[in-house]
Amino acid sequence: MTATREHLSQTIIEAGRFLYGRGWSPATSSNYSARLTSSEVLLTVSGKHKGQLTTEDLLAVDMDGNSLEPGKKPSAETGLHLQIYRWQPEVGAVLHTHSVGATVLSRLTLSDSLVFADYELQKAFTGITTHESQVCVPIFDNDQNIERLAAKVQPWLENHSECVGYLIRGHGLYTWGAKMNDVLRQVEAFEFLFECELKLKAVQPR
Ligand SMILES: CSCCC(=O)C(=O)COP(=O)(O)O
Ligand SMILES: [Zn+2]
Repeated sequence: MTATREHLSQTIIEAGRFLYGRGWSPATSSNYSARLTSSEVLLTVSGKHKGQLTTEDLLAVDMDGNSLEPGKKPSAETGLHLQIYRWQPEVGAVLHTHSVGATVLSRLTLSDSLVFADYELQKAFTGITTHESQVCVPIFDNDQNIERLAAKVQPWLENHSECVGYLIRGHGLYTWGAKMNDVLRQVEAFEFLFECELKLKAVQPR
């Protein structure tokens, strides 16, 4: 059954309340989206407080990022969402968050990726069934030019169909999944793992 716009709007609004409540989407940071059809995505309007979203703060865009609702300005990071929907047709929702953990860990990590290994919680990611696995999370340097940033992300996605998320250094996390609940579960798992890594770094600097 195709999810209605009303239902998808509620999932985005509730995601915003949850993520703001956990401190992972402070102030007007972050952006969220859900696939409406094969050619349209429902996305947050730019500059809105994500803990206080209403249906008016959402708009439909086409796959080129054009607003389908005159007067509403799509998120500045629309291109990063659309790139993920174009990459995998089974993706139904994308969340971008700005937690302290993602921000600090991505700045402390000088290499271009983080690798999570031997954590039981890795099994919260779609496709991972054992702690005896490696979850590689690339870190891209931040860029105010979203098209240029998307061009750096694109080759990684093309070569890593198993990828469940990426970090933008000093900025935040992108993760995605078939349903909004899958993506919320992954955000929570990432945040747990970021906190573990930060605690490990504090006691055993590497
Ligand atoms: C105040 S955070 C700066 C912009 C940003 O990184 C973000 O996630 C929110 O941008 P949007 O245009 O989607 O509101
Ligand atoms: Zn952002």
